[in-house]
Amino acid sequence: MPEFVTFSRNVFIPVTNICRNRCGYCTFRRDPEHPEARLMSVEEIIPILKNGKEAGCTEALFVFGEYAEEVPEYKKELKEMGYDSTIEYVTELCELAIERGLLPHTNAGILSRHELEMLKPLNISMGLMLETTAELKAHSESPGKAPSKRIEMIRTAGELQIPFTTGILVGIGEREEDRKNSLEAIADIHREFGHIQEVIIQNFMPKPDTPMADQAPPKKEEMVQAVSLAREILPDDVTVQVAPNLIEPRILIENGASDLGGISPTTIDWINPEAEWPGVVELQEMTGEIPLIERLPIYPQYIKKGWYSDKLSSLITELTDKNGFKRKQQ
Ligand SMILES: O=c1nc2n(C[C@H](O)[C@H](O)[C@H](O)CO)c3cc(O)ccc3cc-2c(=O)[nH]1
Ligand SMILES: C[C@H]1O[C@@H](n2cnc3c(N)ncnc32)[C@H](O)[C@@H]1O
Ligand code: MET
Ligand code: SF4
Repeated sequence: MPEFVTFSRNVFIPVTNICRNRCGYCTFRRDPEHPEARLMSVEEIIPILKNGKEAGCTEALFVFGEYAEEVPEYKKELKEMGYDSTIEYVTELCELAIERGLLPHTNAGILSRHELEMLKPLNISMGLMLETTAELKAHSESPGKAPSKRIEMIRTAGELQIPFTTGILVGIGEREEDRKNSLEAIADIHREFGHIQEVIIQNFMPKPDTPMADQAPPKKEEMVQAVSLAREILPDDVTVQVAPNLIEPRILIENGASDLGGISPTTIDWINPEAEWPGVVELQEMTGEIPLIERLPIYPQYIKKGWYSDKLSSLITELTDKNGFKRKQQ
């Protein structure tokens, strides 16, 4: 049993749902001609940041479809907003978040070394799910889900000393052996670079009107097994995260999970919009006698190592307590 369980408070900003990939399980993505295809403007994003800060959030989670720039309609819209590239826009959004007292965590899918270098000074941590090392039908129309590409980017983030969140998606057609391989790949990368702060063991949630709508979600026992396997394979300084809006976490905590990820008091989970966030009181009920501690989107050991830029240091000082967790508000 862990000594304590952690979570963070974030605002989820789905910057664009235009995406070059077509994952079989995803409802976040929209075709460019779809009426709900969008690229959020600065004017839309600012009030979300403000509300989040007022509600006590510490993290701005920026999520994107992958390389939307490969879609001409999107490129045109971006240009009309005054930006030459997505990455230029993301840096601007990160600045806006920092100015309003929130620490940026960007998950934009695959990014190049140059793009990661641009984002490092403005992000307290970044994320990319490995998903799986197996070649699966779910990813047959998603060039960006090629395991080699994902591994390469996670390694590059390590070379750049970016505190990193990755993970596996469970129940998308992979075998137990594949989960083992995926977790071993993550463990190897961490042993080389030391930057993986957490690994999400995310259960696939079937969504209507997707190619995988009729595929059953993973059974509870499979999730228990995947979490145990993760705890066994990953080095001790890598935390195992599960999503409390997607699965009842207690038994997973008993088997090696000790983080419940970002929950949001003001925004929905745009990837799993049907799954409402539990509140902090509910989280404490889920964890029972185990103390629940609010963390920041950077784990204490990376604060100690100073793996963040000068741009973020005053915010870190403002938000952390002496142990590197979230400072209690007066
Ligand atoms: O609300 C969500 N947050 C998701 N998050 C947010 C995450 O829980 C927190 O941002 C991190 O724990 C950092 O505090 C992700 C972050 C990543 O880097 C990679 C994948 C995810 C996946 C989700 C998700 O499905 N839903
Ligand atoms: C941000 C992360 O969200 C996850 N993701 C995308 N679609 C689903 C789904 N239907 N169920 C669970 N997780 C999903 C993927 O792992 C992606 O990388
Ligand atoms: N599109 C990115 C990926 O799948 C970011 C999260 S999914 C909405 O990696
Ligand atoms: S999961 Fe991410 S990469 Fe896959 S289709 Fe959805 S938005 Fe695109």
